[in-house]
Amino acid sequence: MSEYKTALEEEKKYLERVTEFLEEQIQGCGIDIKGQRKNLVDIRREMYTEGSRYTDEMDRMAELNQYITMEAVESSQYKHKLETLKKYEKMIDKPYFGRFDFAEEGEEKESIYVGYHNIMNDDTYEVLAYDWRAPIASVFYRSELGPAKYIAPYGEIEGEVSLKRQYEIKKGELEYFFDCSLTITDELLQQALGKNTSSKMKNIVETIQKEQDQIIRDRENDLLIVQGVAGSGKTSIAMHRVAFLLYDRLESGLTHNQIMILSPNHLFGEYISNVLPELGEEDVAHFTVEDIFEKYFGNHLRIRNRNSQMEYIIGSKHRQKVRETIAFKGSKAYIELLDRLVDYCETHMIKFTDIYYDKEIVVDKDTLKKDFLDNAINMSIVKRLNRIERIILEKIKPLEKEKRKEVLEEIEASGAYAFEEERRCKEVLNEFRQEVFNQLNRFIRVNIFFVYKRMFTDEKLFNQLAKGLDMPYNAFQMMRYSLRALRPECIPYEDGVALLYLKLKIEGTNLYQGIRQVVIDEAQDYYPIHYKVFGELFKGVQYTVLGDVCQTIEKEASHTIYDDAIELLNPKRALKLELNKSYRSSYEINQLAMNLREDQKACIAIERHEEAPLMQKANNEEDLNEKIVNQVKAYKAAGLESIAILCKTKGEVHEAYEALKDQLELSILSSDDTILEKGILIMPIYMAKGLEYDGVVVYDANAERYKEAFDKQLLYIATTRALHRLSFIYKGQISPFLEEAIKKGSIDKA
Ligand SMILES: Nc1ncnc2c1ncn2[C@@H]1O[C@H](COP(=O)(O)OP(=O)(O)OP(=O)(O)O)[C@@H](O)[C@H]1O
Repeated sequence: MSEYKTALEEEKKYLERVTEFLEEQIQGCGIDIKGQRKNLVDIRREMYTEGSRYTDEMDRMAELNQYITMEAVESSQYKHKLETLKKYEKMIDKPYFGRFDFAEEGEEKESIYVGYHNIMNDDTYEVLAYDWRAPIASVFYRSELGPAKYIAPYGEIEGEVSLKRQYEIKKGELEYFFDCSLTITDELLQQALGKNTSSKMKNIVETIQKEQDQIIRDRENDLLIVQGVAGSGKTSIAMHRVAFLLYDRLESGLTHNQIMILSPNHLFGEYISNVLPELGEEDVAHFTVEDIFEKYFGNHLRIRNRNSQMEYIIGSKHRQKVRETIAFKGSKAYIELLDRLVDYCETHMIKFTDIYYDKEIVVDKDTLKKDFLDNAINMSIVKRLNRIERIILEKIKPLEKEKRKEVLEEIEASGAYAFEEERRCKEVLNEFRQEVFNQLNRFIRVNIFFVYKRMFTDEKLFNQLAKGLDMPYNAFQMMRYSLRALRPECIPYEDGVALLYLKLKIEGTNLYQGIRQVVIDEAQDYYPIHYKVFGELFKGVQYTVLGDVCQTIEKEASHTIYDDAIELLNPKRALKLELNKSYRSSYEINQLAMNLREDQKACIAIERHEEAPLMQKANNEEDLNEKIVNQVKAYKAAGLESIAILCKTKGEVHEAYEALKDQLELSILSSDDTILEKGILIMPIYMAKGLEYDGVVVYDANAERYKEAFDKQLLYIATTRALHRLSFIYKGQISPFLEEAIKKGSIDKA
């Protein structure tokens, strides 16, 4: 028998053993669950009957308390068993996917199998497979044959790897395995990457690459920044990192509701929502900046979402001006301006008045102001005002008491009926109290919108606040120009972020105080002011920030945003890593994409060859639509399942949809609430950011439409959405950026 066959037999036997064990466990779990469910029902029934036996409330409470504790313990065990059962049932098809043989220094060699979850015999403590997140499993992802080490909870373990093996197991059957000397071999990776994509992001546990694993398992840094080219796995890494952090919950105490993912939009949030459940973890909350705004402002102010900002930039005739204004309102100078506005609001905008209780002075305005400004413990403005309100209400209590006597005497003297005295007295006292509230309300409530708007309308104040700050020479004109759009019912996105910052500074917050881990994806889309807002919202948290500076639409590609994040979030330890290998697209698509990138960073493309991107000239509008239909049909015939037709603007999407809808089964994606589905989609490029499709057709990529520097960024984003096929169909001249990119040379291969 060949060496491979002998090993295959052994592996099959091992798989049989593990499968048998899992089957036993599943059976056992099923029996336990039945028993636990019965126990729970019994406890609840007894709780009801026993509870109703007692007439004394205290006795009943004591009895019920016992049952409540029992019920909580039993429910948590029941839930745990159900989860275990679910995990085992999932694993029976594929209990593990990899193995390495590891000899710890001075110890015997051991075969370590790596799978989605731990499989351990609780009686013998034998681990049949390790969870991919276990410390020892890091060797599988990071080490080649030879000396290796990993960090265990009790310190660093050194040893030697003598074998690395990967398995193809389907429905519990071992189809084949292969040994590799390096980290995860190309063979499995190529297989994974060659498949069609799905409407929801999938996990990459079996093929995590060494440099990705380093990010996933990082524990050292409070701020971990990852700059990675499109398709380098940033979002995948972010999700696997969350799963990794949750794995260690006994040690770290971290739970899924202490993690927050900041997504660029809801569509993206939905796209990634399957990964954690697939990895056996509860999904964690996804928020957009717009969601946070709504949490703080409710229905009082409404923010326009980022997609409308994108649309505004792309569609505006004064695009440069709009971009400059947005950049200014997100800048560090603007933050400083807002900080100064807060100071100004504190010292000048709160108009204290003397407070009277029925003509008798309770406290004069100077004393109020002095108390307010005496802020030894750094309380927010609103908290201090609330404190003043409480103090005043305390102060009027003795006055109210006196007044009550006086009023009662007057009512008695007026000869009112005895039963009416109390009611009338209350009415009179309420009037006096209301009068105090009226006086307080003149200065105690801060209208954030009004405070913010002052900067747009009061040039003198603006200049005073702006003194010495590094800002555009025409900053106030920018403010003036954008004043028209500043309406409470639809506030431009950039002003919304500024208002949020102002609110947090003026009111303070502890809404997110339970959060301990924050993941920020598509980090390039944020401005310094966003990071400042995050700093106000989350205290003492760890951040994972992932982005690609070349995928910004509204600003120039620049790495400074990462330095700003470090400066503004001010972590104890920060690390910035770069990922230059792209996994999503075929080599040919990647080549074009890299030639479109603004930064000339060396990028490595996975060598997965497919057809080169197609540039197709159309003679007129009709021909353009016909060529697009043919192209999409050809993609379908070639087996591609998800196809996107990408346009520049929403308006273009609607036009193209109308022209194509009778010939193709098209779904239009033009708002953030749309549900993701497979099939043929048509949408603006900016909405496809972060997502991926088997085939992409860029609608009318001509020189007229894609001619400015930022159009090049749009083309880069469009190009990098495609896994297998890409085509640009255009009327007239092709975009000069595409022409130039085709002419450029090839790129490095992985
Ligand atoms: N190690 C890997 N094994 C298998 N597939 C991978 C791996 N890393 C990334 N991929 C695949 O590459 C594609 C891109 O991944 P992902 O969306 O995480 O990249 P990204 O860097 O966030 O991209 P973008 O910047 O465009 O949003 C996905 O289909 C993902 O499954």
